[in-house]
Amino acid sequence: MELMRIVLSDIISRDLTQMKAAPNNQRPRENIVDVCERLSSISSNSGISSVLECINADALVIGAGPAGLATAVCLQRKGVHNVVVLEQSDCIASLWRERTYDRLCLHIPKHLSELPYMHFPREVPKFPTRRQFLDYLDAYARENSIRPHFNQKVWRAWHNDSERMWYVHTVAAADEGDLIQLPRTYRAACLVVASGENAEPILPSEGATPGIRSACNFPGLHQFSGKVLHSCQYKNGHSFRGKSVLVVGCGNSGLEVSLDLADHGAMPSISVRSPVHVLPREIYGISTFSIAMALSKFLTLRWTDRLLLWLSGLVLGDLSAYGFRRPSPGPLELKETIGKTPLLDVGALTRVKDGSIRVVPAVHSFASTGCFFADGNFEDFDAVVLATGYQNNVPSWLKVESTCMSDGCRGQWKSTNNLYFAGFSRKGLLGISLDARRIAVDIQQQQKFRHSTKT
Ligand SMILES: Cc1cc2nc3c(=O)[nH]c(=O)nc-3n(C[C@H](O)[C@H](O)[C@H](O)COP(=O)(O)OP(=O)(O)OC[C@H]3O[C@@H](n4cnc5c(N)ncnc54)[C@H](O)[C@@H]3O)c2cc1C
Ligand SMILES: NC(=O)C1=CN([C@@H]2O[C@H](COP(=O)(O)OP(=O)(O)OC[C@H]3O[C@@H](n4cnc5c(N)ncnc54)[C@H](OP(=O)(O)O)[C@@H]3O)[C@@H](O)[C@H]2O)C=CC1
Ligand SMILES: O=C(O)C(=O)Cc1c[nH]c2ccccc12
Repeated sequence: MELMRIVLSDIISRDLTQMKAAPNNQRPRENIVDVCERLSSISSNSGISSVLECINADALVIGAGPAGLATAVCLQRKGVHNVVVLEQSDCIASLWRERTYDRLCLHIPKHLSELPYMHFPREVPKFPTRRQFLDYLDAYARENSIRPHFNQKVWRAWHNDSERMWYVHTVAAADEGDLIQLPRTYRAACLVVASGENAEPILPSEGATPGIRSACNFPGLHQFSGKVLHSCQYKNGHSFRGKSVLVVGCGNSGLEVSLDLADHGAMPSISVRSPVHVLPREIYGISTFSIAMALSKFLTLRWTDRLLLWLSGLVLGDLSAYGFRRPSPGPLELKETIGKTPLLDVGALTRVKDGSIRVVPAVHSFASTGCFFADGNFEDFDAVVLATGYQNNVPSWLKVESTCMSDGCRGQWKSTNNLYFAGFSRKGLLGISLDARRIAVDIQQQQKFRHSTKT
């Protein structure tokens, strides 16, 4: 084994030397994954789980967003201490810190958005801002001494049935200056997937990639001469003042980005492809989400939806005249079945009604100066914001037979071989807290059982 280790570390160091020699902007990052692939194929053929140092833990948590942090804290409270949180970026909550726009606020009230064992500060408003939520998450990690292993992108996780252990390979997601971190291998009896329902932006592809829900084709987008960005790259409307901007996608991102553009003096048009439920964020001063949760405690989903839509109609009126057709399934039913969140309006509808946000049909294709719509009309635009949503990245690295991840997970929190999912219940932050608590209880029981069978 020692010889193997020397040989393979020589392969790595040669590859890494070549990579180091390459100018930074041409440093082939994918080399490191190729090296890992070679390592893992050699190691698995030779029966050696890893020729690099293998870091052992009782539980591995993939992702240091709210779900990963909440799960790590709950495990700690249940006496499971050797927990390693792996995070691809260099910070906690990278989705909220790096891939959301300035004006974003939680649209679920704070008492239903809190993580286990920690309240928001009293002075924080009902709907915390993005900054306040990040401050809360930073305090949550700090006060619970959760220290993730940063810059560790999980590229492969699999279960060794004979050892009844999970193995996880990571690569450094970014270099630290000139220092290229070696790939790592981690091993634990329990694996918690907390990499997020919204891990990757859905981007248009020239050809549909099988198994990946893309925004389907946008023929001609590469010809469009204006700026194109995804909503995860949008910060605010400063640079779009006076510009005609097409926002593709009528989800909560698309609607609020359009509002932000209008507030910054741009001329936004939002492309609505499918029927969509638009609800007010509050109904007579009570959060719509709170009303939904309260009603669903004693009504069926269908009746809860019917009441929600009736109350929303009282507040918003009929929106079909503005291009918003309602789908036949209700809002909560759609969220539960296909993960489609209803729109919780935070002011955009007023701008639609006064004409400063235009509603346009689905996109057909692009030309150099603008876009053809499904109704055959063409319009010029200065820029395009793709508010086309997100998808989870679990199928790309979790090597299991489970079908649950094929369509973004069906909301289960526990699978086989001590595999758990935190944050895939389609209930947002409220669901995350529920997942974290029950995962911690289950892992604690697993650990007690393993210790009892050893003695
Ligand atoms: C714009 C926007 C607004 C939202 N607003 C709300 C809201 O108001 N209320 C609500 O309840 N929900 C909201 N959500 C849903 C959102 O998913 C949750 O708020 C929350 O971020 C989920 O936490 P999470 O930890 O499950 O996932 P994330 O916050 O996405 O965190 C996952 C973490 O895993 C890391 N990761 C991913 N893949 C890997 C890998 N292979 N290796 C290592 N690390 C990895 C990521 O870098 C990230 O840090 C919003 C989502 C978006 C996009
Ligand atoms: N707290 C807050 O205020 C906010 C919360 N969020 C949350 O973040 C998550 C992600 O939201 P969001 O980013 O809006 O993503 P969503 O998945 O909710 O919406 C994506 C939208 O893009 C549309 N779309 C995709 N491809 C095309 C296309 N080719 N042409 C036209 N439309 C297209 C979809 O339409 P179709 O239905 O036809 O597929 C859908 O309406 C959600 O859970 C949301 O609730 C987001 C923003 C703000
Ligand atoms: O905004 C999100 O992404 C959420 O997941 C919050 C959420 C979960 N379930 C809902 C039902 C109605 C409105 C918002 C949500």
